[in-house]
Amino acid sequence: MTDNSRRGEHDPIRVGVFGARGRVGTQVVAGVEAAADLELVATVDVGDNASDLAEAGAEVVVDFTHPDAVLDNLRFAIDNGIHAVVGTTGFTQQRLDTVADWLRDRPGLGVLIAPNFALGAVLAMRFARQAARFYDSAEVVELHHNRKADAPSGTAAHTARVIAKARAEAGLAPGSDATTAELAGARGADVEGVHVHSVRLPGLVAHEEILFGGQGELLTIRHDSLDRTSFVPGVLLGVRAVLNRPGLTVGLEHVLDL
Ligand SMILES: NC(=O)C1=CN([C@@H]2O[C@H](COP(=O)(O)OP(=O)(O)OC[C@H]3O[C@@H](n4cnc5c(N)ncnc54)[C@H](OP(=O)(O)O)[C@@H]3O)[C@@H](O)[C@H]2O)C=CC1
Ligand SMILES: O=C(O)C1=N[C@H](C(=O)O)C[C@H](O)C1
Repeated sequence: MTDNSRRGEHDPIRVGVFGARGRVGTQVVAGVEAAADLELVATVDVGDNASDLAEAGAEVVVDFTHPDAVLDNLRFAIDNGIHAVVGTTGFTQQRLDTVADWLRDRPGLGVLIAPNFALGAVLAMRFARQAARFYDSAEVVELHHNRKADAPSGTAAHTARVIAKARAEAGLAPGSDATTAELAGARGADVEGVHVHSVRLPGLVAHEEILFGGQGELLTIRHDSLDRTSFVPGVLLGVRAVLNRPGLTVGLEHVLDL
């Protein structure tokens, strides 16, 4: 296990990256290398050995891998006393509970999991929460590159849950919908009563529209990640913050004090 407690106040934070050769991992590696207060000490991708991270003395590991891989990576990090910042999707409530359980035995250790590290996407979700109680209906459309493994996106699923919760707290029933005949999937996925539609096309990066409909008006909140550097500032904020956030934090909004 790594002893992270010996770093001096002005020493750089020692960072490792899981998924370092992936689309986002590549940008995270570049971002860490460019930050004066961070030091990239190890990178791990398929075929590499996770133990490199512990041997290099990583204090924080960033994970952008695959929903099938991320829990094993987190188990490794927690077992080795390494804080984690996770962008990989696929976190159901059950998976989050598992991670929280693992952390209970490791006081002082922090894990930050965020469905989206782009600052605008975090703000869009917050604006959606504010808007939700004022409209009869809401639907989410997410648009991504065609190499994406999961649908709907983690961000869209999270956005839908945020809207559903805000509507329920305001005592609103699900939005009215007269559809009685439909081709399977035509109305999208139902996430806690909020319909989510997924588009996959080459040329897209990561985009989300949150649509609210009310009497004679529409509100559309849209966010576009135009390239994957958009995720890097949020990831680096997370790396700096997680050292002082023991336990499980879900969502970058907590780090931003939104
Ligand atoms: N929260 C956020 O802000 C964002 C989240 N994401 C999410 O991040 C994840 C990765 O996205 P993206 O970078 O586009 O995907 P990529 O497929 O481009 O990158 C993932 C990388 O991780 C590697 N990998 C897979 N399994 C392991 C493992 N066990 N250990 C180490 N490396 C592994 C892959 O190798 P190989 O290709 O050989 O399988 C690949 O190089 C997805 O879940 C995506 O939805 C993406 C963007 C932003
Ligand atoms: O796979 C992606 O690309 C992205 N994944 C995350 C998600 O599923 O929400 C974040 C962002 O949308 C990009």
